[in-house]
Amino acid sequence: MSRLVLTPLLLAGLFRVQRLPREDDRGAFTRLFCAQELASAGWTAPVAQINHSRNAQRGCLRGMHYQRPPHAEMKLVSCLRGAVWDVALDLRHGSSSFLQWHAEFLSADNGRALLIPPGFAHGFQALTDDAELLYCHTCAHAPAAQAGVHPLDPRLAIVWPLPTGQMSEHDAGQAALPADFEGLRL
Ligand SMILES: Cc1cn([C@H]2C[C@H](O)[C@@H](COP(=O)(O)OP(=O)(O)O[C@H]3O[C@H](C)C(=O)[C@H](O)[C@H]3O)O2)c(=O)[nH]c1=O
Repeated sequence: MSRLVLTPLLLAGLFRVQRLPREDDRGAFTRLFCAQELASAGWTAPVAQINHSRNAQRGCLRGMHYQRPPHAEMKLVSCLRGAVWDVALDLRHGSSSFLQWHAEFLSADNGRALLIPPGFAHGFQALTDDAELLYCHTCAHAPAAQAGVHPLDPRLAIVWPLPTGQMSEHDAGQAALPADFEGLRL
């Protein structure tokens, strides 16, 4: 039976999720989400929203986005086409890894996904043209609770593999993290 293999990462609560397809001469059947298997990684809420991101050009940079409490959410980010450099940034108040980030190479070929707990900002850079992501969220989109951090903020020193390509005006115009930012109280 197709299943998901979870690997805890250095930033507490962050997991790599490895999809194990079941292949045969017709093709493959792959599990993308399983509440029972993901419960051990803290996914205990129903899926509130599933989103699809299509990125036409290699180098496109989206993020770093999060929803403020009480709309802070868990996300499962899966790459279904092409490849992306996927980054999760710890913004949790009091976290031993506060302002640290983790990057994961997600691709349709490697079948990896990133499970991101509440209190993290998320962003990615497309490493191929036509890179597509599927997002599962535990909270619905709450525009009034949307917040972000500039993906090129020197204080965060996030490493992006490619020169910066397309960015939304919103993302490009995001302010640097305030010096007195104490983190998200969840
Ligand atoms: C997130 C979201 C957006 N929208 C609307 C709002 C805009 O009119 C349009 C594009 O939104 P945005 O430019 O915020 O899309 P991205 O830049 O891809 O943002 C996403 O990518 C980053 C990396 C993430 O981690 C978030 O899941 C999400 O913020 O879709 C919706 O209707 N529902 C939604 O859930």
